[in-house]
Amino acid sequence: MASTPSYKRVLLKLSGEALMGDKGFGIDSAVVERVAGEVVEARRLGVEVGIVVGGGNIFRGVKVAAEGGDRTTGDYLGMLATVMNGLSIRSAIEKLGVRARVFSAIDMPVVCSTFTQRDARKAFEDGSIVIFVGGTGNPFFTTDSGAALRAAEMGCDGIFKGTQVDGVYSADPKKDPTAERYETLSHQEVLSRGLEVMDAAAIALARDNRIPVIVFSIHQPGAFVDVLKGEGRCTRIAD
Ligand SMILES: Nc1ncnc2c1ncn2[C@@H]1O[C@H](COP(=O)(O)OP(=O)(O)O)[C@@H](O)[C@H]1O
Ligand SMILES: O=c1ccn([C@@H]2O[C@H](COP(=O)(O)OP(=O)(O)O)[C@@H](O)[C@H]2O)c(=O)[nH]1
Repeated sequence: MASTPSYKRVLLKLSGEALMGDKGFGIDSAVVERVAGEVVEARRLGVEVGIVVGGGNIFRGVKVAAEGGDRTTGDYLGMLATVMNGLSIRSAIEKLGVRARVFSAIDMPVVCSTFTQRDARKAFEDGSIVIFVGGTGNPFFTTDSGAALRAAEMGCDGIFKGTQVDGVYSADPKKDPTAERYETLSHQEVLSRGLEVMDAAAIALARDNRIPVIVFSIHQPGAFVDVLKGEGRCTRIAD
């Protein structure tokens, strides 16, 4: 087992819901501070870290649609929610003395930088933690797809999905207590078995760009750095 990370540049996908901690809604600053500390630790180990953050702790477009509202408006609200999360992660990282930049898929220059591949790549090269918000900038997508897209654009060598569960299971472990966890899977197996830990568009994009996806629990303190070192509990999806 390796004790120093072999990854050069990774994309951490942070579930929006994970950021609310036990609060049931919104942002729990204790969770954000802990996660920021782990990202900074990874950076100090020499890994360049980009973050795509979700928005499910504040808003989800599908929920609006299920209640009879307009899906596209709901999705834009969801994308705006990711901006709020990204700004709070930036503050927490900067408090630890590390530079962080926020790039949004939706132009809002007073609040943060507009995403361009060139500027974001430069931010990595300057040693910043790079936070991507606004998902893909399009309704009917998810931040998982945003994570796969940014990972491909930034030349990341891994997507680390920090989620509610500690890996990919044979069925949703929150609904089926008999579900079994996989250590490894191929992208194609995730798709053909209909395993729903990440949406199919995101898995297909990662497969086509040969980017491994590592699924781990963001609730487990220290797990991000452990899985970067190849030591933690996770499922590795790679061909
Ligand atoms: N086969 C599966 N293996 C692991 N988790 C699964 C599976 N199917 C569904 N899930 C669910 O996928 C979710 C992924 O977490 P997260 O990314 O936070 O969800 P979301 O994208 O809905 O916010 C987990 O909460 C888990 O219960
Ligand atoms: O490219 C994107 C990314 C996100 N969203 C919207 O933003 C919400 C929050 O993102 P997501 O559900 O992926 O966040 P997470 O599950 O990680 O908290 C989604 O429900 C969508 O409504 C979107 O429309 N396009």
